Amino acid sequence: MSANYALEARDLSVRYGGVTANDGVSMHLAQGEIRGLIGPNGAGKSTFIDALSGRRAIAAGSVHLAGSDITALGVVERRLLGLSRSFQRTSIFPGMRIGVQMELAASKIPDADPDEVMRELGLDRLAGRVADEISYGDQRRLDIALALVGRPSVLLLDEPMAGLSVEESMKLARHLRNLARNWGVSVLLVEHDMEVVFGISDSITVLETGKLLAEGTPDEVRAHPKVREAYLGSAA
Ligand SMILES: Nc1ncnc2c1ncn2[C@@H]1O[C@H](COP(=O)(O)OP(=O)(O)OP(=O)(O)O)[C@@H](O)[C@H]1O
Repeated sequence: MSANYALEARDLSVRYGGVTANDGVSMHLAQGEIRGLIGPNGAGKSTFIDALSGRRAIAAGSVHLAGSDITALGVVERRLLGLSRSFQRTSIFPGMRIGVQMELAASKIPDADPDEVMRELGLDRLAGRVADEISYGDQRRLDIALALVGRPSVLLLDEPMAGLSVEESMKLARHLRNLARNWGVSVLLVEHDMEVVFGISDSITVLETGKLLAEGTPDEVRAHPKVREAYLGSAA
């Protein structure tokens, strides 16, 4: 079955000393699927993204990319195979022009075309500007653009809408939907804005204290009694 999934995590566990941050979590992403990953603070969402990307060592379980076991591979190897993540502006060099940053990222990946990524994310008109002179919303899109160089098959996003206005969030959400549809990119999205997550996602995984609490379509998750009780409250 796993060959059908762009990305699959099987029984993933991650520990920080005595704290079990992910406890046997399984999840899969189909090609072109956007999956929201939600849960209360400390549920283990960022840890899960770190473990999938290879940034955090796992205690147990395995990670599979297009059916291949990549558990033993590091961040760079996973990125070259098509598993990418954004880094919330930490990858942006403030004084460097957008076009140059994109070319730099592309120089590390065979056959990468930075211009098509800039066009897809509407950044082409900003190619000559330096990063700290563009708006915050454009900076966030630059961060995602850097992660998309080389057309990865999977994109992991940890709170890409944080700090954005409603309008900017909507714009970014539209870009993500287009990426999934036009490029077939699979997206795992950690996001606290429930309106965005439920609006954009094909499926949703809910974590609580490191464990899988629920998963399904947005409607299924919204209706799930445990989710309502633990996280969304009666307003959901
Ligand atoms: N570097 C670390 N060292 C020790 N414990 C950590 C570390 N990072 C996270 N934790 C703990 O692991 C658990 C999961 O944290 P994690 O940041 O993955 O949760 P999260 O769901 O992303 O939370 P948030 O929504 O607040 O970002 C928490 O109990 C947290 O305190």
